[in-house]
Amino acid sequence: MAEADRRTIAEGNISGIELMRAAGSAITAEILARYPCPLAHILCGPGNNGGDGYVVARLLAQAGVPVKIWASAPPRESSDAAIAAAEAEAIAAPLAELSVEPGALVVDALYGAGLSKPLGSLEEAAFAKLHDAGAIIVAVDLPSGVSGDSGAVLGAAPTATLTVTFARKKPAHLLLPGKVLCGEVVVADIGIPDQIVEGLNVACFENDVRLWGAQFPKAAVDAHKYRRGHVGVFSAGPSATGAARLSAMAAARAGAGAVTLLSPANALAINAAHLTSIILRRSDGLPEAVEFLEARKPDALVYGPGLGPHPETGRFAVHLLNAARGLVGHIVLDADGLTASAPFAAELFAAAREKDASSLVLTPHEGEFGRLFPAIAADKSLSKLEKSRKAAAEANAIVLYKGADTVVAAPDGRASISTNGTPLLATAGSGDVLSGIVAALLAQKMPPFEAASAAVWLHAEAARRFGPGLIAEDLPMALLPALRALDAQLA
Ligand SMILES: NC(=O)C1=CN([C@@H]2O[C@H](COP(=O)(O)OP(=O)(O)OC[C@H]3O[C@@H](n4cnc5c(N)ncnc54)[C@H](O)[C@@H]3O)[C@@H](O)[C@H]2O)[C@@H](O)CC1
Ligand SMILES: [K+]
Repeated sequence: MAEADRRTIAEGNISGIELMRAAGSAITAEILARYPCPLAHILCGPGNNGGDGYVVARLLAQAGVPVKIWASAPPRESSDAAIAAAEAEAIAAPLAELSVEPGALVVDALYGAGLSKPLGSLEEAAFAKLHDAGAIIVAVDLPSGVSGDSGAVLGAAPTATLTVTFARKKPAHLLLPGKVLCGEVVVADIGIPDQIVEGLNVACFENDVRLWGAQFPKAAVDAHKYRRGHVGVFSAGPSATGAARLSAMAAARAGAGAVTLLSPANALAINAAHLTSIILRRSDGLPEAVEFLEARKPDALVYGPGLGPHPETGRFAVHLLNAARGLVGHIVLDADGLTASAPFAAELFAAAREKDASSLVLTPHEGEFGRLFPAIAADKSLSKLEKSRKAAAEANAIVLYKGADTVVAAPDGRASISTNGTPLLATAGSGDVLSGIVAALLAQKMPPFEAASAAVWLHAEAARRFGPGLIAEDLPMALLPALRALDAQLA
């Protein structure tokens, strides 16, 4: 965003101090609209974030709210922040002497996008006082101490009730732990033109309909079941067939025209007892699987749910990727398919780079990610966003890294971060449903990055609409209201 600010100023649209005044004005409006303010404490740092704080101090005072300013350091000489501090016409007290009454309203304008090193004991002690006082904290741009790019806490950071940021959300507003520390996030328009933000070629997006809606499949009037996409899902043996059926049902509900469950002979009867519209086909090993691929040319496969973390599962994944070359557009590798592939990761990733290879979508949760990408997972300097991107580049695959802040990353560096996740999805089998939705959207010709992002969004949306008591069996059906609402929105 600093670059967006610089370009906005350079193009003569608006000066730095005007941007700062607009930022301060937006924050003040949010505060006055939400909170009764008998008194406000403004914590100001030495940079532009502090400058925004001085503007807020001036505007709140003009609105009749008494203010106290606590500064960690004076503004840099002749900076915009120095102008804003002068305009505030108030004497700042040292942050070390901070004292606030219980339930006080506090504006945190210590550090924002310019945070360059971990916060120290001065800020940590101040945040502890705010915590003890039960203060309502309004953060300017970011809670101070949260790194804008990663959402990580550098040294210390307060827990804000509200964060007001400018022009666009940053990764820190979406990734844990930053996402939680921000509280509610409001994005204020301070006059940075959209063309300038878009011209920055930003590759990280909030995962919402604007990102992938244009590519979301619409059923054609002349739709034929196989033209709506054919998904194949591999089932485990008789003791673990449920996971694949969840995936298959989800693929069907997410719009695949046909879904085939590939079942070992000894599990055919049990699968048959639970299936009606899903096609059942015997597949006891690679030759039978290849026969299916050659005969039916499915558009997408799901491999992994319920299969067991044995080495044979991993070896089969590599063979499948090689055998599917030129026959199958996409393979979603999930669950045990990921864990079991870990010893064969190099072969798997090499196969994904072969000419005509199926596009690969990997859907790990944290444990599976660590097994498949141990070096990347162990690098503590990397955020979840950076880890996902590195993994996508290494595997030449879409990496859908699950969690409360699910990231979808593409080998070309694009990434989306989920903001509609819900703890309701922390239920056994919910991941199997997600892999089925991804496969269905891929089979309907949605490009892989958009398909994976849309699947993450739909999965969460379905769970939210369903509400408490949700189990994985409910999810395929719970997709319907979410799909209906999406359809109306995209119409
Ligand atoms: N024109 C602009 O550039 C605009 C910027 N805005 C605000 O400007 C902020 C970014 O401003 P800056 O780039 O000045 O950055 P900050 O104000 O976040 O911090 C920079 C200052 O803090 C010091 N600093 C950084 N980390 C520190 C640490 N851990 N301990 C002690 N000192 C530390 C730096 O040396 C520098 O003096 C945004 O977050 C936003 O609030 C808004 O006013 C909108 C317009
Ligand atoms: K801040």
